[in-house]
Amino acid sequence: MWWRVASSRFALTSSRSSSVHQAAYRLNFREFFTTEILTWAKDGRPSTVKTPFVAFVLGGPGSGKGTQCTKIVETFGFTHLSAGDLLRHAISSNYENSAMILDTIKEGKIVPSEVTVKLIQRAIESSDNYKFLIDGFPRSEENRIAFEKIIGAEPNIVLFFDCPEEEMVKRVLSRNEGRVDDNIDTIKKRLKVFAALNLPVIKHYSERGKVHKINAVGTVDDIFEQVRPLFTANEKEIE
Ligand SMILES: Nc1ncnc2c1ncn2[C@@H]1O[C@H](COP(=O)(O)OP(=O)(O)O)[C@@H](O)[C@H]1O
Ligand SMILES: Nc1ccn([C@H]2C[C@H](O)[C@@H](COP(=O)(O)OP(=O)(O)O)O2)c(=O)n1
Ligand SMILES: [Mg+2]
Repeated sequence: MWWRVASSRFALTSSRSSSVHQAAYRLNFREFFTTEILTWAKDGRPSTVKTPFVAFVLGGPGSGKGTQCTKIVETFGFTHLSAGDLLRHAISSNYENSAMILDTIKEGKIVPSEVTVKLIQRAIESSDNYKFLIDGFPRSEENRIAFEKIIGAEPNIVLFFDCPEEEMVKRVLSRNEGRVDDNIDTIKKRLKVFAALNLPVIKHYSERGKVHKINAVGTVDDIFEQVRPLFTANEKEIE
């Protein structure tokens, strides 16, 4: 796996009574993702538990990523980090680069990776959870490489919601969330960008045996019945 055993420095500075989460907070971000966390059981013996669990959630625009993430959160207690939501929040809160982010989203293009990874990094750092759904990311090889470089981690699993283009277009055009990119011109561009930039990422993780392809056509509940076993199968690793 991608984490290392905790350093003795950390072991010595940890309080026996601290919870795993508190212990994790004393590590810096990269250490949190590259370190197996050492804590103490009630009998005073050291034990290693609760390493972060990361699922990347991929699929074309309108394939149902966000909808299924909501169900995974309700059922399995993950923290949902949508890259698109983080970028939209950055725009509405006038975060640095907000004009550039807005233009890029309107154009259906991909925001530079350092901006998006920074937002994801902050969201993870401010969460007290250790299991994360990262939705709509990585959307390009550049995104993927930046995440691995900055965060120092690989996903445990990758979900790929496979949906025909006509269905994705239909869903996006009736999404009704007031998004600047939910129009026919932008969706056409986004579908091209998805094929050119995101499919290679899916191929990359596929070759590493991490991708779970889900047929994204059907009712929300039917689709979730394909998703559920992926998390129950990993329950030991997650918990
Ligand atoms: N299985 C489904 N069948 C029909 N519509 C769906 C389904 N899943 C999601 N939707 C709807 O399609 C739109 C896009 O879904 P969303 O979860 O936002 O997709 P994504 O995050 O992949 O763009 C939303 O309006 C959502 O309510
Ligand atoms: N990794 C990412 C994710 C989203 N973006 C930008 C570009 C995308 O077209 C928009 C919207 O992404 P979002 O994941 O919310 O879109 P969908 O839910 O797939 O419709 O945000 C990005 O630049 N980089
Ligand atoms: Mg979404």
